[in-house]
Amino acid sequence: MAIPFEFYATIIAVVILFILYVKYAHSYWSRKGIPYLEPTSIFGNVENPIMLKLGHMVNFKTCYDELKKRKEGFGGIYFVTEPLFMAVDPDLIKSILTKDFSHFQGRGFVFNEKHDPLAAHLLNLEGEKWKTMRVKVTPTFTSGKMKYMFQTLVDCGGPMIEHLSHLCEKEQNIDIKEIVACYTTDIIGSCAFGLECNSFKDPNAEFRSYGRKIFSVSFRDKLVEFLTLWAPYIITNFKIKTISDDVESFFINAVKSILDYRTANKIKRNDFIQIFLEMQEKARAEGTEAFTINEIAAQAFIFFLAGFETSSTTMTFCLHELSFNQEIQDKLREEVREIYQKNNGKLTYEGLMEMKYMDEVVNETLRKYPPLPILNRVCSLDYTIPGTNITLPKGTKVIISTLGIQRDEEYYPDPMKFCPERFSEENKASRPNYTFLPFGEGPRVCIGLRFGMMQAKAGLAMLLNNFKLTPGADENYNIYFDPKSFILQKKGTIMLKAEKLRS
Ligand code: HEM
Repeated sequence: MAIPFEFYATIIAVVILFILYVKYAHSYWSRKGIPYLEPTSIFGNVENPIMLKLGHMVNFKTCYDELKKRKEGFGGIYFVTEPLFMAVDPDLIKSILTKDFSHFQGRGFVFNEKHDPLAAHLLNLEGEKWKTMRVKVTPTFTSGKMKYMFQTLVDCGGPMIEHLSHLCEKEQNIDIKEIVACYTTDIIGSCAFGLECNSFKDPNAEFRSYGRKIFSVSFRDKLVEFLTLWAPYIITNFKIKTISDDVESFFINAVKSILDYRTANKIKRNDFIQIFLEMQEKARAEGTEAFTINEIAAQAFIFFLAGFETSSTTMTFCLHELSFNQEIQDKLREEVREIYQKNNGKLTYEGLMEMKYMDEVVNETLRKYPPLPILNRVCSLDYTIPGTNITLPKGTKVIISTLGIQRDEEYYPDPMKFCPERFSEENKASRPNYTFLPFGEGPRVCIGLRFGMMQAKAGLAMLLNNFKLTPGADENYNIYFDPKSFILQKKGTIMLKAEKLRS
């Protein structure tokens, strides 16, 4: 059967209309009179989102480098056809994140709260809902509470040291990423949910399995991420879940049964859930309700999600650098051991806070490898860029390339060199503000900053006190990032050799 002429004509018309649409979409920034980077394909300034080679985080760094080369303090780019405004100048970044926060309160992540209850967490919420939740949750992370949880961290470090001690007797090449992920999963399971996760004894323990599942990006996750950024109306109007059913039911049921068990048995634990429970009891005594079960589950879920992988990648990258930089490793071990000795061979909260070089080493790791390599905001009110007559309309998506800034040689000369001294008090004071943003800044700064730093430093102190680490066979110093991951991660594993040291 001959294919009718109308069929070909329709196809050609659709293709022409599509090309015209993309051309029109890609003229947004020139129509607005804002400096911009010319899109390089129909995917704008990023790669084909399905066949990623470098990953968007690296693509955004390239855009930052190009705008910087052109001496622009900001500029427009395109994520496919979506226009994104990239801030480059640290003063403008300060205005967006802090000074003019009232114009940039949200991140622009979309979800349907009724249909997708676990997604109604602090990272996603906006406006009044975010403000109220942030105020409620802030007491969870005071330094007093951190100090109180410190012993749990040390207790979770014991099985890690024991596991690595056995492993290094038998194996030359050790997957350090998996080991520290088990350590941070055990901590967050214990501190957020009051559960012993036992990831070292049972590698398929539920929390570790869910952790792996959430971070192994499936085709569905990629599609949802793409829709979130590109066609948010599809997510809200077609009620597409950003969190899959099994993850949702696992976390909501876990929280429900923990709450029921504790209320029935009047059990008190030293964890985040306890803090929610106490707020709930106080509110009930005053005749109100502090949180619903779904709200508690959503916050505990984000503590789990934001808490274990960020800290474990920080530790992994740090160990990678230390294994290739033995003199830094030795200097750090010397400090760790000195402070252990001062505290009768124990790791204490006060001792950890005293470790100045540890602070420099971890900060340098977070500089070179920021786990979240971009910050994003959405303009909630029209905004005139300070010192210009350019107005960004409400709804504009704003992006800040932390990876670009923290590898910018104007602020960090020889940026690929791992040099903890960059974070001495003197060197820190010589750099402009808002050029070190691994935890973000302003009212939406990471709420778990202290907790994340504390667990990473405690884990590193315990490892260095016990082991000398060197690169595994075939391990390269230069790292190729996993293009599919939205957290900065090495593609594949990081293999190290560990040698047990005498105490
Ligand atoms: C090394 C560890 C960590 C790093 C590098 C990190 C990084 C970040 C960054 C970059 C943001 C966005 C900030 C912004 O947009 O300005 C963020 C937000 C957040 N982080 Fe972390 N994080 C870490 C650990 C943690 C931990 C341990 C928790 C919880 C237990 C946590 C919970 C959160 C939450 C709830 C938010 C959203 C805050 C809000 O929007 O109000 N993070 N984190």
